[in-house]
Amino acid sequence: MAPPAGVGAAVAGAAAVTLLSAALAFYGPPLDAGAHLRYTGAPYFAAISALKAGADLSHVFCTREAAPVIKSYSPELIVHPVLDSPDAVHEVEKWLPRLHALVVGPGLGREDALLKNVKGILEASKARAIPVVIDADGLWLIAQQPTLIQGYQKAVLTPNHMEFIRLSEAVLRDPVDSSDRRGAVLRLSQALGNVTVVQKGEQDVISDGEQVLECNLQGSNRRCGGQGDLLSGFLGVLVQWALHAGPEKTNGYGHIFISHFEIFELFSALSCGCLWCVLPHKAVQPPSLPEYGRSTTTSDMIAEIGPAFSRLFET
Ligand SMILES: NC(=O)C1=CN([C@@H]2O[C@H](COP(=O)(O)OP(=O)(O)OC[C@H]3O[C@@H](n4cnc5c(N)ncnc54)[C@H](O)[C@@H]3O)[C@@H](O)[C@H]2O)[C@@H](O)CC1
Ligand SMILES: Nc1ncnc2c1ncn2[C@@H]1O[C@H](COP(=O)(O)OP(=O)(O)OP(=O)(O)O)[C@@H](O)[C@H]1O
Ligand SMILES: [Mg+2]
Repeated sequence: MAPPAGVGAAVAGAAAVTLLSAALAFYGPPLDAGAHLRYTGAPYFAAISALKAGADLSHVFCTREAAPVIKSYSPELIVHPVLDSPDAVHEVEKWLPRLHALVVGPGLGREDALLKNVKGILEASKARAIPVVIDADGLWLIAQQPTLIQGYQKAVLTPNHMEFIRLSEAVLRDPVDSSDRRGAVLRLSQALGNVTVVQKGEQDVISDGEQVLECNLQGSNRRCGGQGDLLSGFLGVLVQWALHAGPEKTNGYGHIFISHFEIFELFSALSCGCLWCVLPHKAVQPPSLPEYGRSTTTSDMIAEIGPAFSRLFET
């Protein structure tokens, strides 16, 4: 089934942003020195996934040193070597009017200087009501300063197993009850003021603080480095898409999370699960990639995003 015109147009017009990191010498021994060069794959995966999902442009804001590396992976990405510059916040802020969603965290690292810049960029994005997807080291920042995202319902957090524990314990000041994943995700979302939380794992658990849904469709047979990054880039587009669809197309619901599920119904494509995890899942399901099997990597999945999307939405 084809996307309704308005929704399809929103995807076509969406732009996603990925932030990376840098090492700044004058802040003393950095916590995670060199992460910006070690993890150049992560922002690439997120940014290319946004393009494959339908964004017309995908910008990557990264450190000066990381920029040529990331650009060399793909001429399709627009790469800004500004994140470690003294006026990084201003350098990114001037692009915000052109951007529809921000993906923060893949490959960012945890150095104070970088996190400080990202904090400024997040605040500027919130002031413009830009939707943000926060993943990986962006979640490290939120664990240190949960107020940064408190009550911002245009945010989606996508923690993996460890990131969830870290974030949850920082916010709730209680050990996570691992026997009750649904309850744990619900409580974290509520404590953050109904920010959408997508806890990744063999099954993805999603909550907006009111409802909890679980995506347990058969998908990847394992974790492979980078598939979480794909998810965050993809989500950047979908969040914009859901918000653009608006309450008139989402039965009056305001939350991104609910909006997505209403969009699912519009597409008549799914009976359960979440679009953002279904697509990567579908991408690695037979018969799409039977030849890869256990050797499936994130790069193999990228090639399958388009065909998976078509399969999901064909009439
Ligand atoms: N090719 C690349 O450049 C990649 C870079 N990455 C970046 O690497 C940095 C660190 O990310 P990490 O994900 O290592 O974060 P963390 O340093 O918080 O480590 C998470 C840990 O949790 C473990 N874990 C995850 N799911 C688990 C489960 N279900 N059960 C038990 N253990 C589980 C992982 O193996 C990992 O050791 C981030 O900047 C991230 O974006 C990753 O995104 C992977 C790909
Ligand atoms: N044990 C598993 N078996 C099958 N699929 C999994 C498993 N764990 C995660 N996944 C799939 O991988 C997606 C990303 O989750 P994962 O835990 O790998 O995130 P991540 O650690 O952030 O990834 P990345 O390596 O990109 O940082 C999940 O949404 C889910 O679809
Ligand atoms: Mg990750």
